[in-house]
Amino acid sequence: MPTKEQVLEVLATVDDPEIDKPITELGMVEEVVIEGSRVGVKIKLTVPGCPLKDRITRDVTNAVRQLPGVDDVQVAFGSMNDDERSQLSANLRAERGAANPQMDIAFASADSPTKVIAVASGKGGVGKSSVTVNLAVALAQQGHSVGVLDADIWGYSIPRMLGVSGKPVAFEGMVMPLQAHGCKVISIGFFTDPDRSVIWRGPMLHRALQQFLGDVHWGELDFLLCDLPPGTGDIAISLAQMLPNADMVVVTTPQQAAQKVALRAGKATEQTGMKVAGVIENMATFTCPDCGSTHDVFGSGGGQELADALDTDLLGRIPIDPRLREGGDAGLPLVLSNPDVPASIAVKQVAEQIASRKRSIIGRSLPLSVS
Ligand SMILES: Nc1ncnc2c1ncn2[C@@H]1O[C@H](COP(=O)(O)OP(=O)(O)OP(=O)(O)O)[C@@H](O)[C@H]1O
Repeated sequence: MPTKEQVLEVLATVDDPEIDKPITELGMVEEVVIEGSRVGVKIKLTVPGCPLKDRITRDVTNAVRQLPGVDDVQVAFGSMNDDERSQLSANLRAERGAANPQMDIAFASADSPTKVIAVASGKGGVGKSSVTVNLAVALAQQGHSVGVLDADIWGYSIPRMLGVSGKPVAFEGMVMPLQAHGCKVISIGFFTDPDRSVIWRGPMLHRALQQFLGDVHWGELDFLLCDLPPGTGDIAISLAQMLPNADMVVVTTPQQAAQKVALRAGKATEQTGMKVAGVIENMATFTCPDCGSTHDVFGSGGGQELADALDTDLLGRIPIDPRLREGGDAGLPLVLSNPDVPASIAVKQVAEQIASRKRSIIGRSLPLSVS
């Protein structure tokens, strides 16, 4: 017969799927009852009717079943009371080091381990959102913890492209992001009626972004990818103000006209203080699947020209691939559905470059001297 300590020990290996921390640490294990080979566990959910009940039941059952002498595991649920929820929320905020819980953005602190990457473009339709989701999933596949913030408030498309929908759970002013293909995701699309347009202007956009950055429990992220709206509008300025350490990656098509507009988006960083970390050329050469001939449908060379003009690197050239669009429409990014095609390989190489740059600054001593 297992002991209560043994049961608690295995329960410590079960994470709450939304908060990403052991249920024992979060105070979610209310009761453990052992009767011979039968073990009953009562879990206190953060909010009643939590949509992830089934997942928690499965994870708790699998963990406790591993113990020798256990034949049957019963999982029951209750929910935290207001005091317990407030305490949990205060603990989570304190952990993030938020001095002013309502306004503080942990990513903004100089010692934040998270690299924030704003994905920008000059004009719409160049594939900025497609690049964001594929890059996010590629980084997650490479073992990084990744968040995706859909900052394209008016024209959000990240939920569809990642195949995720639903209402995020909120408690005590904290919002739990949804999960898709190994990434945590927040989009205005989770909070609005899909058939109604969002017509917010500057201050509302600023506030929405502030909440997405400050009130969402992102946990410990290696990367937060922010899909910006096209152009150089209010959101890009707000993001730069809130996250002065963020880097910008500019997506362009190879054609001159797109590259010129993208240059303006990239140059705007000179005024906002963000750094341009590189350029990604999307919709580069198309290779005919039947005859193998190649076509520069949108011209060529724009990505390199833009990188030169912004004095940064061309991180990659992603070819046109109709399966990338199909994957976006189906909620299954190309790097997952067709990981070995040239467009996926190009995205994965960009992800590796971005990750290796992050590694290169970790542990590097700062150029400070004592005088
Ligand atoms: N490399 C590619 N090959 C084929 N289709 C692509 C590629 N990149 C993007 N697309 C398709 O082009 C269309 C526009 O892409 P996407 O929505 O990602 O652009 P965007 O720049 O984010 O647009 P907006 O700023 O207007 O939201 C989509 O239908 C997408 O599936």
